[in-house]
Amino acid sequence: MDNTASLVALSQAMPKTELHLHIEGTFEPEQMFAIAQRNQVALKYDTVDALKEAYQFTNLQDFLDLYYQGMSVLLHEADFYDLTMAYLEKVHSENVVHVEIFFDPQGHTERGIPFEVQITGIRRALEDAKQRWGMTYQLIMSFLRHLSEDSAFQTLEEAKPFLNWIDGVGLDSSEVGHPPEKFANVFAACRDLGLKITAHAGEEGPPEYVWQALDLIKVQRIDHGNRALEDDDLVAEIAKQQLTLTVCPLSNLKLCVVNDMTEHPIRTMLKLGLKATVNSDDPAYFGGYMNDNYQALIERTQISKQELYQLACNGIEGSWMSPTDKQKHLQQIDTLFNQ
Ligand code: HPA
Ligand SMILES: [Zn+2]
Repeated sequence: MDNTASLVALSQAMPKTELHLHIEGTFEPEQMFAIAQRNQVALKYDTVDALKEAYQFTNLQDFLDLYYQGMSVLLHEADFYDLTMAYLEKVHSENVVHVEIFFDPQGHTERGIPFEVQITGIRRALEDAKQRWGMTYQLIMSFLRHLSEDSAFQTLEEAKPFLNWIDGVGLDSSEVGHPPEKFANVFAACRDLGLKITAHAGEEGPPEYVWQALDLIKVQRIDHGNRALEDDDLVAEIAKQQLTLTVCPLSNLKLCVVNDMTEHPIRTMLKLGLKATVNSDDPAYFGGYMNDNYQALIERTQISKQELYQLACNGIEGSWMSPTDKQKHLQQIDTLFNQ
């Protein structure tokens, strides 16, 4: 095997974590049409192919417009279960051993779907995957940043009966024009409740937004973080705090955050001492799950075996799994890379 093929094989075999995944972004067109039909709701596209053809984005907002349309066919607990289980089956087949998934409660409550319906279906699938395969998980609810902080507070109220099912809180949707400072108070309330904190920052937004995520939201992780590289002091601070970046290569390509995969900054991040990880973001929309993301990096950025090892370990270390599980998976990675 040549080096590229052997690294791809290694990336497929190694135990992986997914730390940046929107469950609504795993909605494959075929499943979307099936659930739409089951629920007797109309989609804007006549066929699966017509929908797939629309997946050509020039920026984040282009994608979000379709993403919110797609999720609007989810009505019942079973819909959320089926969506989540299809994703978990897929990544289980790719040796993903631990998932930390976002859901967007406001994307559903705004349409009249109660918080309880959403979280019950998602959690039931996560629990089934745990029973079946020993897959561990964390569940993260995300606030939609294009909505108000009041709406985020309202969502936090709705979440309160389910807090023992919720591990963390995130911030997603349209970044530019909606800086983290807009949500400083609601994240303070979340921290007081003992929730872990992460936020999308520096995907399209400037380094200033990443500073705000650190200083005002007090994130324990940064989702994306690409534009942090424009500010040396910020890079130094992220390295000092040992914050994990949940980087999403195929997402970055599809949303034109990078022009070409050969220009992806993940190796630069590693060289700068940043704890970059590989994740799939919205795999049904961006053309690939975990293994595809690794394969694209290996084939297009000349990643070394040492860098692949670092990415794998960063994924375990930057996750919110138990210390015992971390040790177990780090040992498995060591064994695999030393064969
Ligand atoms: O990549 C993303 N960025 C911001 N919001 C999102 N919501 C789903 N995916 C994304
Ligand atoms: Zn995301």
